[in-house]
Amino acid sequence: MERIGFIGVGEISGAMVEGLSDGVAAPPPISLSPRGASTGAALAAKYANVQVRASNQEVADHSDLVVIAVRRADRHDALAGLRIGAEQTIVNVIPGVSADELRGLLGTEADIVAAIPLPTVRERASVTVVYPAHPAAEAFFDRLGGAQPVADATAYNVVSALSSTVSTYLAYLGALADWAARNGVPQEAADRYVRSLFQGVDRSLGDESKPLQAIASEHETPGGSNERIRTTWFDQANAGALGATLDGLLADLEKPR
Ligand SMILES: NC(=O)C1=CN([C@@H]2O[C@H](COP(=O)(O)OP(=O)(O)OC[C@H]3O[C@@H](n4cnc5c(N)ncnc54)[C@H](OP(=O)(O)O)[C@@H]3O)[C@@H](O)[C@H]2O)C=CC1
Repeated sequence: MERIGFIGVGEISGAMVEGLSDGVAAPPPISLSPRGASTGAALAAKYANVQVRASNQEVADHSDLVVIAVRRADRHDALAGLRIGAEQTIVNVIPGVSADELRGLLGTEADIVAAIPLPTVRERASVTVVYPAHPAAEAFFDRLGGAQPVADATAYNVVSALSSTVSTYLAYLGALADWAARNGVPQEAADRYVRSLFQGVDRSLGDESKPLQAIASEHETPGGSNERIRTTWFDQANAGALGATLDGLLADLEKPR
């Protein structure tokens, strides 16, 4: 069975290790880097297929597929001098770090595949975008809910920019609950109401026969209060600012470094 290694054991690697291991009859052997020690120790204690190695090189030496999941600023420290053979596969989840840059850093002939896993890989509940298409990387993410290759680097960067909007969405929900609390609804009740409201709405996203804007229209009565908030708050200026922010992020992701 293909052996998996993780360089950088934080939030997203933890989610991938859980998704690969939790309740799985034949999980792959997994090696973890020593950094991210508390997460690594907890995962190794929980799953018999998971082992923390003494160095990043040991992780590479015990893996057919190596996932690189450190923060962008830590890539030089984590990768300098690391030897990864041509027969191995590298999955890079650091946004804005190109295959060319990684190849230069590692001096490797290995295939390098970029991927955008979401935290819900933990429950094997999300599809992971990969670029370019690659059988081993797709087989890896198939174990975590599915893989979706995209056609070119621009499409990959656009999807990467979209995936960066999640905390804003969640902070928006938090701001709604906080507003309710400021207006006399107990914070706990406000939180519970906002969670249940949007969990219900998010389920309507499952109907892929309807365009997103059509689903939005279904949630609003002409002249009603949903329409009032959308047109007075999420007006052209606000929608334009969102587009401009995404354009800026995309330009940064595409900039050669
Ligand atoms: N969180 C997410 O939802 C997603 C994150 N990503 C990307 O994945 C990467 C990791 O994100 P995330 O898991 O959230 O970040 P975390 O900060 O949670 O984890 C990063 C891990 O890297 C470790 N690390 C730092 N330096 C080294 C090194 N020299 N060698 C080995 N490991 C090292 C850190 O260890 P220590 O704790 O010891 O400092 C830490 O455990 C980022 O580039 C992020 O942009 C991509 C998709 C989704």
